[in-house]
Amino acid sequence: MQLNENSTSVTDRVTSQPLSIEVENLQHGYTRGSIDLKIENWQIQHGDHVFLHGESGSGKTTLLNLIAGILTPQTGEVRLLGQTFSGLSARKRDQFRARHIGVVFQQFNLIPYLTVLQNIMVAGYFAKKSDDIERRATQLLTELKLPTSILQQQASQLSVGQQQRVAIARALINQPELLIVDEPTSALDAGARDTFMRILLDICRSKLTTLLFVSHDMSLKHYFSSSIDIHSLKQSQGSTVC
Ligand SMILES: Nc1ncnc2c1ncn2[C@@H]1O[C@H](COP(=O)(O)OP(=O)(O)OP(=O)(O)O)[C@@H](O)[C@H]1O
Repeated sequence: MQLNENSTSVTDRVTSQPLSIEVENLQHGYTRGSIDLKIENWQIQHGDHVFLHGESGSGKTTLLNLIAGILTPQTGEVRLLGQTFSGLSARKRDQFRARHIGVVFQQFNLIPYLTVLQNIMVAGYFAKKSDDIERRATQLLTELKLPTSILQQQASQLSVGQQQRVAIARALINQPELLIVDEPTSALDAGARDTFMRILLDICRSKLTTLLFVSHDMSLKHYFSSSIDIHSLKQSQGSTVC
């Protein structure tokens, strides 16, 4: 299936989106690693907010990397938005990821010597969506409850909580249909974690963005419409369970 590369309205998204994520007969292991990840079938509907949990070392990040196309599965298939993603060339995968998927990594991966705006602009550049980026970045920072003066600040000068929100802004700048977030709250205290989760989920709801959120912290489960343990995912044929 071909994707329309132009940006879509929120109404279009409700009516016309295929499944966000489909995983089929996926298998992946590391040559010298201790896991052998096997998932027969898993689907996430468009607009869902899914909490994927499992203890440290259970393979959560590996699965996210397979879904985001950072790793290629040894066998099986990942389809994103109806597109067979794992079968694309590396260049096409990068293009697709830049336009349709926002990824927030555990360590945020901001470029420390660039300003916040420059960090966000890099994401716009890769997706070839640089128009009007300062205005869009300003709006996102406001939605994320950050002062817009932060745009001119170097990423290395930000607190962990600020870095986390800037990483979300960078991931959302290209209006992706899917946002993947890997364990972003471990450095926050309980109050800051709650504020962050509420802001993140409000933004995803308002933009109808599918959210796949990974953590080992079960206290976050109640924020999500569905949740799944990576172990049951490995064993079952199942779709998302609550
Ligand atoms: N590049 C790699 N090469 C070899 N083994 C790896 C590699 N990356 C991860 N592993 C191993 O695969 C297993 C799963 O790692 P992964 O990072 O996916 O787990 P996780 O559930 O995300 O853990 P955490 O919650 O601690 O981040 C671990 O045993 C890890 O050591």
